[in-house]
This record gives sequence, C-alpha cells and structure tokens, in this order.
Amino acid sequence: MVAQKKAGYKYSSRRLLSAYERKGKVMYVIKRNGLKESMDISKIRIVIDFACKGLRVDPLELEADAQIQFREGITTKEIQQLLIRTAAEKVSPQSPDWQYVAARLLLYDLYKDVGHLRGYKVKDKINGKYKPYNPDSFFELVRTYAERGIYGDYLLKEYSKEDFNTLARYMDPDRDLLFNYTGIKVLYDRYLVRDEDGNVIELPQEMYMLIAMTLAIPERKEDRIKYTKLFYDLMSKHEVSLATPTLMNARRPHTQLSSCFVLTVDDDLYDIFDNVQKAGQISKFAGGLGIYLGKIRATGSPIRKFKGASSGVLPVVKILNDVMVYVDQLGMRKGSASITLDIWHKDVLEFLEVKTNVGDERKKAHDIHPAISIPDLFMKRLKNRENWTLLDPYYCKNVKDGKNLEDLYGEEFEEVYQRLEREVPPDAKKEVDAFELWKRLLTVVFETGEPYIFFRDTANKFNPNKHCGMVYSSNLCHEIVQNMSVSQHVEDSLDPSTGLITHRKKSGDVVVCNLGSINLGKVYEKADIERVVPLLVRMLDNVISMNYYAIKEAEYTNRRYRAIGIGVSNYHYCLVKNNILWESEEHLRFANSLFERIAYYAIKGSMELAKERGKYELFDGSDWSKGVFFGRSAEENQRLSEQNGNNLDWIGLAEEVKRYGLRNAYLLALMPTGSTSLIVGATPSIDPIFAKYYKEENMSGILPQVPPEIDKYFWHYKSAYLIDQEWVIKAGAERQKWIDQAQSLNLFIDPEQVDGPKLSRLYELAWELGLKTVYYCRSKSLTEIEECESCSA
Ligand SMILES: Cc1cn([C@H]2C[C@H](O)[C@@H](COP(=O)(O)OP(=O)(O)OP(=O)(O)O)O2)c(=O)[nH]c1=O
Repeated sequence: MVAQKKAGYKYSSRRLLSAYERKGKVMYVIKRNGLKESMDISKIRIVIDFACKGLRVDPLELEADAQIQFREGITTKEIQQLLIRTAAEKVSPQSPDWQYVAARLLLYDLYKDVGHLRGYKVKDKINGKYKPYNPDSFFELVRTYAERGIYGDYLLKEYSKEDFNTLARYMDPDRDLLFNYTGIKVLYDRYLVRDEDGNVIELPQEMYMLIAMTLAIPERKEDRIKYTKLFYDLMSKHEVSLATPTLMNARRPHTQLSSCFVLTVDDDLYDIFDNVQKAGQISKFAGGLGIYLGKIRATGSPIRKFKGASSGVLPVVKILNDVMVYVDQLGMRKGSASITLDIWHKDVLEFLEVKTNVGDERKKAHDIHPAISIPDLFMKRLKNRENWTLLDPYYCKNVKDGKNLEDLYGEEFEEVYQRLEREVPPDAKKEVDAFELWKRLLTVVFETGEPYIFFRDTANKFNPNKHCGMVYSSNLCHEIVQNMSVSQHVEDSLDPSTGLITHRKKSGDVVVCNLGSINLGKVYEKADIERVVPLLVRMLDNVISMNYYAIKEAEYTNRRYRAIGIGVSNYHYCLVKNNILWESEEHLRFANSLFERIAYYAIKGSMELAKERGKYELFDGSDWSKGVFFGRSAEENQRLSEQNGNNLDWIGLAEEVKRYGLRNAYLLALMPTGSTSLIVGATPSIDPIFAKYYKEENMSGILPQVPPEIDKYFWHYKSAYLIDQEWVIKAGAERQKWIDQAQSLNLFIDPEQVDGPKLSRLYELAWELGLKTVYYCRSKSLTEIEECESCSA
C-alpha cells in the first residue's frame, strides 16, 4: 500500500493483480548486482508512475500489457526493457504521449546504469531525487575519464575545478524530460560517450555541458563561463543541434568536428591516389565526402601522347567505392561519398549506370552516390530538343586564358564549349540527343533515387566568393557550395638526412563544412531568431578553431574561408503550427519571410564576430564586400524585406559588412538532419513528413515516429508522397533566395502517380526557379535510401 500511495495513481478499484499474485505464488527476479529476490510488483508500479506522471496515458494499460510477458528468473534489466518496449509499441498518432513514457523508462534505466557505475545508492529515489546527476563529482568524473583518454585533457587545462563546479550546478536534469523515446534512444546508443568496456559513462545534460565547454574554449577567458552557459542552453533546450561529428567528438581527445569535405581530383595519377588517401583519412574520422572527378580524361584518351591508353573515370570510381567500404569506422558505419561528373564528360553514359542493373558488372560501384553536374546550356538544348556533345576533358585543357573547360561557367563556358564541339577530334567526342540522355538520367533516378543533381551555372553565379575560385560540385548531401580546387603536386625530393622522399604540394581548397541547425519548431519568430542565430554562428566559428584536421589541406581552406553552414529542422512542424498548408501560396510567402530573417541574423552575427575577431582572409573582393547579398543589392533586399513585413535594415547591414567584413565566407546550407532531428524530436530538415506514424528501423532498433503534436494537428500534416512535388520545389526556390549555399532538397515520388514527363517537369522546374541542387528522388517503392550521417545537424 505504501508503494501505491507513493505511486500516486489509484489502484484501489481497478488494480490488476499479476497472475502470480492471484495464485499466491512468488516469482523471483535477478537484480543488477546478481542477487535473487522475490518480485515486488509495487516497485514496478513506482517506475510506471514516474514514467506516466502528467502524461495523457493510462498507466494500468502499460502494467497489464507488460505483465503478460513476465517470467520466472527475469532480470530487473529485462523487466525495464520490457516496459520500454511495451510503451514504445503503444505510440500512435492518437496516443503520442507513450513516446514520453518510453523515454522516461529508458532514462530511468540509463540513470540506474550510470549511477551503478558511479557507485551511487539510488534505490527508491525517483521524482527528481533519483537522478544520478551529482554536481559535486562532475569535476572528478571528467578528470578520471580524461586520464583514461576517454575525454580530452584540454577540458582540464582550460577549466578550473571552480569552473566545473559552477557549470555542474547550472546543468538542469529536468531537461532530460524534453526527449521523446526515439530521441533518447538514439542518444543512448550512439552519442553518449562510453568507456573501454562499452558502458555509457555520461548523462545527456553532461554531454551537452561538455560540448558547450569544448566550444567555448576559443572565447576570451573572462567570457567562457557565460558562453558555455549560453551554448548549453541552446543545445539542451533543443533550440539548436550540432552536426553528428561535433556531437560525437567535441569533449573527446580527437576533436574532428566537421561534417563534410569536398575533394577535387586532378587528371594525374599522383593526384588521383593522393585523393584516395585523403578519402580514406576523412572517412576514418567520420567525415562525409563529395568528390569531383570531372577533370579526369576519358576512357581511351592518350597518356603521354600514347593513344588509347587511359582507362577513364570508372576505375577511379570503383577504387573510391571500395575505400568507402573498407574504412568502416571500427565497424560502426562505412564511409560515404558522392562522386560528381559533368554531363558533358565522355564517360558520363557509363557513369550513370554505376548503380543500375544495366551494363558490365565490373564497372559497378554500388556504395557511392553518383551526382551529375549540369550547365544551363544543357537545359536549354533539352528544351529545344537539340543535340549535346560528350567531350574528353583531355582535349578541353587550357582552352581559355590558361583555364580548362570545366574551369568556366556561364557565357564563357557556353562560348568555349560550342567551339570545342567543333574542334575536338571525332574520336574524342560523341554526339547524343540531349533529350535521350535526359530520359536515361531520369530512368536511373526512378530506379535508384540518384544521381543527385548540381546546377553548376546557378551555383557559380550566386557564389559570393567567385572572386577567388569556383565550384565544380557539391558535397555528399548537396547542401554545400563552396570554392574548390586541386592540390598540385609540385615535386618529390630526397631528404639526405633521413633518406626519405618528401612530396611537395601546392595546397588546393579542400572544402570543409561545419554545420548546425536551428529547430524551427521552437525558433521561428523574429526575437528568437535574433537571439539564437548569431549564437549559432559563434558556436560554429568556434568549431573551426577547435577542429582536429584529418588532412592538412582542410585546415588551410578552413583558415582562409572559415565556412559554416546553418540549416534547419522541424520545417514541416513549423508550417503546421502556423496553420500553413504545404500546398499553398501562403507557404511560399512564409518560407521567403522566415528565411530572410534567418539570413539577416546569420550575416549580422558573422559581421559582429568579424568586428571582434577579424574578417575571413579572402573577404576583400567578395560579393559580401560589395554589399551584394544573394546576388541582389542592399536596396533590393530592403524592398523584399518590406514586402515580407520583416522591415529589416539590409542597407544598414550592408554598410556594416563593408566596414567590418564577415567572419565566415559562407553561412547558410540546409543540410539533412536525420539522426539529430530524431534526437530533438523534430521533423527532418526541410522535408515534409513521410507518414503520420511509422516505425523507423536503424542501428538503434525499431523507433516509433510521430511528428510533433500529431494529435493536435493530425489533419494539418500532409505526408510527403501525397504532396504535389511542384510545391516542394517552389518552396525550395523561395528559401534559396536567402541562402548562399544550397539545400539537401529531396523529392518524394509515388511511381503510380508520377510518370516520366512529370518527373522531367519537376527537375526542369528546379533549374528554372534557381535551385542549385536536387538531392534524392525518393520513390515510394524504394525502401533503401542511405541517410547521410555526417551532415546530419
Ligand atoms: C599511368 C596511367 C594513367 N592513367 C590515367 C590517370 C590520369 O587520368 C591520366 C594521366 O596519368 P599520369 O600518370 O599522371 O600521366 P602522365 O603525366 O605520365 O602523362 P600525361 O602527360 O599524358 O598527363 O591517365 C590510366 O588510366 N592508366 C594508367 O596506366
């Protein structure tokens, strides 16, 4: 009876007796310490009560459903798992609160395990007192694990014991209750730090605090505590998420915090294998890769003037494919790369087939993600149903002012390409029907969901840093658009003192991106954006300073550009919450206005940082420095802002940027937010929801998914496959007006509803409306689409 009173819910009339109780039998359980004890149902009820308190669920249902499965000799850990599973299975659009019951049950388990490891006596202490957060031992805890090489010792060097104590007291254990089941499960399985034996050693709020402490290290000493608290609040209240590598590695000895890298491979054997090496190193440290192979000469091209010698692009694709499989992050996850080729490359037809069932099996590369770079000229020829010429890049070198064809874009490209169509020798080119090539590409899209598309002219025309480079391709998830170039191999020389050969290289730009997202379910009004976005800029700028670089060139590029990518999660929920239908003009206006606000405060935040820390090295001469933002003048942006009702001072901001510069060369990129949006219980990125309820199966097991407040907004949410995708593209185009990079924009196709001409119309519309990239085309019939983990922010 005591237990029931404590539990606080009424059993008196409806109490369910377990089968064993009714028969007067005693059932034994095995406790965590190995001891045998008779089962005390009242203890289970205390836990159930803790889990159900204040939620719209009936605790008796959970007890009844779970009890059926109790058996003699069950361990207490198994009982807990059983309760968790039972609660998770009860999640539905009508009863979404079960996901919080399951979350609390899992938290209870986590507290118990971690408490056990820390030697706490936790028995019977729930409702707040139970939680094993102990501010007095936080410092000791970090010290112990830093000595064992589990946490980075920089934490101890940079923060005093007093700092630890202050910050430990600032942690708010109640914020653990913000997680739904899927969120805490993903965190538990993959993000919380473990010891050598695989035991989880930290609690969620400790994780957030230690990440915040790591990211505040570049702050002035007197400001560190202030910023640590601010960063902690943003993360622990789920207002922002950081990229998976940052969440995993900040606070660890190797601070590889960047998500994404883009390599440019030269047409030279040394550089090819140099990049294979880089790809291996980047994968080892959990970075995703975009790799541009468009410079490599085509199959049958001459080598040292020897005709017909080159094996072309496909063997390199295959090597990179195998590197991605080989370097598998200690068996956790294989590497991931997109490989881009231009639509005018002579090997493109074979490249298109690397993942299909058509063609020679020896030329397949099933583990990479193909991407095609498309110039405006191709789209124009397609519209006019004209021919297109595939060219061997070997014959397109040094064709204008020392540049190759792939180094040009816009009118210059068009002029030179058309000249080369005539001048390249017949056996080094191939004329095809543009429409036939397009049809083949779309068929592959139907079959595999890929290739991703990169519209190279739009990407380069709107590149704010076109004064110092160009963009050949995007990254793995197609939201990054930044200057890139080959690293040139200069010479090998023998070091007489060691007898070793030293390779000298002129560093190119290996794009590297540091990502974070704002949760639009919580942050969408002007005041919140104004508060949160500049802080996120600051956090990401600190990520650059704290980064451990797996390859040297990335450090070189990061130092000169300090590029960051701010994205979003919970877009669909934000629409629903604001009573906006996906397929509506109102949606387009909302997207434009919302992303204007985000852009404004991102630029303002970066300008303020430049004031404090200096501008990025290559700022002078950029579009930013001329007051041209997103390809428009300050006056134009001002006008748009008035139309949007935001009335932001773009003219004033442009003046300030001219005066102080920007800290970061690139600012906005809407990345996919796979596992990180799961953690914060958000709808993914900018995507519409897949379904109102589904179970996701990944490394964490079966995870129930319902979008936020589904019971309240059931009829407002429309599932992705039911939405006319033209609205997805139109909304993407509105957002793109305020994004300097790109968006991981997915299309969702029901093959029974969408035929070839419709698909073609969608991709043509994407180009016409100024999207830079299209990511997956997710077909209802394709179940296996690989989610990018590295970019997930
Ligand atoms: C050596 C070799 C290169 N290649 C490819 C890789 C590069 O794309 C390209 C050039 O390789 P390199 O070995 O860099 O060629 P090179 O510098 O000796 O000759 P050139 O003056 O003609 O550049 O040929 C093959 O396909 N097969 C081979 O056996």
